[in-house]
Amino acid sequence: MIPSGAPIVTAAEMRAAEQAVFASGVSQDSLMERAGAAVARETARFATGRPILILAGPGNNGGDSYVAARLLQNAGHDVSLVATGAPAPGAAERMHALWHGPTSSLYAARPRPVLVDGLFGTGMTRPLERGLAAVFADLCKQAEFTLAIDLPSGIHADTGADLGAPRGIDVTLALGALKPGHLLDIGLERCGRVLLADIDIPVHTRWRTVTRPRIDTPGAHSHKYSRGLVAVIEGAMPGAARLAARAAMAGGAGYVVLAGDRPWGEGPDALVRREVRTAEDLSEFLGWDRIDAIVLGPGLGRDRRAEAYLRAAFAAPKPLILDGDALTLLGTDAARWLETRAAPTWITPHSGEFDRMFAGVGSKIDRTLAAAAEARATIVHKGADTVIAAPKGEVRLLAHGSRWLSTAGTGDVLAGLLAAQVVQSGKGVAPAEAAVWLHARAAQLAGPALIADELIGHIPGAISECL
Ligand SMILES: NC(=O)C1=CN([C@@H]2O[C@H](COP(=O)(O)OP(=O)(O)OC[C@H]3O[C@@H](n4cnc5c(N)ncnc54)[C@H](O)[C@@H]3O)[C@@H](O)[C@H]2O)[C@@H](O)CC1
Ligand SMILES: Nc1ncnc2c1ncn2[C@@H]1O[C@H](COP(=O)(O)OP(=O)(O)O)[C@@H](O)[C@H]1O
Ligand SMILES: [K+]
Repeated sequence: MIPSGAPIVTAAEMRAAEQAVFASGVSQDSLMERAGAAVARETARFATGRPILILAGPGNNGGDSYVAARLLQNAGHDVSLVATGAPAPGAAERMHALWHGPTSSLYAARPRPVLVDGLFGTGMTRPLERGLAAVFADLCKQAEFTLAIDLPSGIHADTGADLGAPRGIDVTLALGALKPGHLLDIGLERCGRVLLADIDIPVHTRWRTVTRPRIDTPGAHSHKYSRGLVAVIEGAMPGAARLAARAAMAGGAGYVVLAGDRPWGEGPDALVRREVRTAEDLSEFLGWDRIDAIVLGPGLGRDRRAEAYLRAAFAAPKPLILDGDALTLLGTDAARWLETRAAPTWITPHSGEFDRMFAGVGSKIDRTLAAAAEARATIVHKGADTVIAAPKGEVRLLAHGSRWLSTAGTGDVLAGLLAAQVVQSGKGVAPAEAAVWLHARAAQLAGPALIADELIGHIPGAISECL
């Protein structure tokens, strides 16, 4: 289970943090002993006496393997080791010299019930050689339990990109801190369970996993307006706006208004309707000073009226949450438009919408951060590997999403939930982090085969865990 609020560092930041530890007087060997001891401890816990095969690569990830192999053997485990090349000069070479157990080459390796992957960690920069990847994948397949040291070999530490990583890793033991590769892209599905080993390397970063928010029970003097008024704008597909409006209510907003021109169907009766037929109507409505946040985009459509609604919402000096069609309408002009807003803006694109708005290179974190800075907006870049980024460099990564969220309308729910957090907890990353946490937790509570309507019903349950 990935700890919430855990720091996330790039490979370069991790190396810098290690250098600072060395500069403080800790030797490279003793840091490697710490890392190897953590690997040995976790491996022993899961091996429960079964024979262990350890793969050691040429770098420091291999160095950790040699330490773990020695400690496990000393503790009475049946350990054999595969070395894929001569260890690099330095600590890895010295740890290799201390290993006196059975060693074979990769191509002569026999599968064993427990496999430890110490081929490559944060030094992984290019795809695994094909022959090596095939043997590694086969050893994983035949093992009953596989643990990866720091990262699965074949996952890029900074991007989570697939460089030939096998399927079937059960546990990845992140050393010192999480890396983006544990949470992004293919890395998210290939790491198995991620455990974090504290090996006493201080890291300083503004990147963390999403944390459970603390939510206050309304005070004695609270009233519907003090708890925040959310205005949701309806468009061509009214169901989407209704989902957002209902999610804003369930998310704790004091008052939710659905503005549009559709006939009113079934409840909820607590949802207030406001008739809006034209952009002029909308501008007049958005001038109401009780409004604390506006949601525009779910089911908006992309016709001329939708464009006019977008302009009206942009002109309103209120916190604005833009989703769905509003983002598609912004298109490649998104940054230019967004950076003109004086009031805070949050946008919640999925990857398709994001790619239509922003160019950019690098990992999902790099691209989302660059877009946030350019657009001067907080971005919730959705997906299994949801990334939240703010203009000043704050980043949050979701570590407990539910795959069952991949169904229509759950993004509309997130937009409404975000508006409810905006009116209650203010600026920047905090409301986005709270909304993403609650959304993911509600999905877990809703369980398999959830539909967006039912997800809303579990938001209060998720909130009750935050009081
Ligand atoms: N410096 C230390 O004492 C510590 C290091 N640690 C371990 O050290 C790891 C990082 O070690 P390194 O920087 O030596 O890097 P790795 O051991 O991850 O990789 C070794 C070298 O392999 C080469 N390489 C990359 N991709 C390759 C490929 N596809 N095929 C063949 N060779 C390839 C690279 O030149 C790289 O430097 C961490 O992941 C962690 O396991 C941690 O235990 C903390 C302590
Ligand atoms: N495979 C997945 N695993 C976890 N969460 C997912 C996955 N696919 C989508 N989600 C989440 O589900 C929601 C879908 O939003 P979106 O794509 O906007 O759908 P819609 O527009 O139909 O509401 C987002 O919160 C997203 O992060
Ligand atoms: K590894």
